[in-house]
Amino acid sequence: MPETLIKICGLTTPDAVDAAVDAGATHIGLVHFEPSPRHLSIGDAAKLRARAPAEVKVVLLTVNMQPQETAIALQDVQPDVLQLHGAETPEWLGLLKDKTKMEIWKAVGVKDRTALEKAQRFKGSAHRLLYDAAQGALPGGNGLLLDWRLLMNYHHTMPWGLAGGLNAENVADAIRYTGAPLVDASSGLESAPGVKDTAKIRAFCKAALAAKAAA
Ligand SMILES: O=C(O)c1ccccc1NCC(=O)[C@H](O)[C@H](O)COP(=O)(O)O
Repeated sequence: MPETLIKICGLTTPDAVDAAVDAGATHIGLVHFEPSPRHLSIGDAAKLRARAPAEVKVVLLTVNMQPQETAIALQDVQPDVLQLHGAETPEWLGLLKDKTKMEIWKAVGVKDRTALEKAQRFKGSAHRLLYDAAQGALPGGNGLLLDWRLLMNYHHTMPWGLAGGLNAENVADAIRYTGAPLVDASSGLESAPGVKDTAKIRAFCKAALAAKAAA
């Protein structure tokens, strides 16, 4: 049985990175988007990146970032994965995939079956789709659930992950209902916007790992 991939997103401190790594996260997310309470400068993202052990993949999140700025961010942070959360096109993703040779993920807001079908246009240009809630004040990290029923019995033709409002209390159900190979959580693991709670990180990872073991 393949392992459950666990991404803990929006980490901003060394303690939170250490907690995620110790708890069994396979991916940690660093947000570079100024309006977000989880925003990190490129310099701070690079410092946290350096803290992650080689077996944990570092995901840099950006939103509609310009090519030159993207090149600088990738050079300085050296992430394993670039997660794009805006209106980036399949063409742009394809270019990034070819030029950088790194993993490229596209986050898509899913509000109905049409949105799910439309997301498939990234096949070939993204390595993974991350399905997230469609509404909210920010492009991500809003703590809102998407309708899991849309993903039940859906025939996935590319690697994917589930995000949106996940926490330690609901992640087992999320895995059971959708069969998600990767679960991603951010605001549900916080004590205040942008402030990760290490106990919630540990509880989330424990619940996700237990759900997979029971499957
Ligand atoms: O987390 C943010 O603040 C954020 C800002 C801008 C773009 C993306 C952002 N987060 C992306 C993520 O991958 C989150 O983990 C995902 O949206 C789930 O968030 P949540 O519903 O809070 O668990």
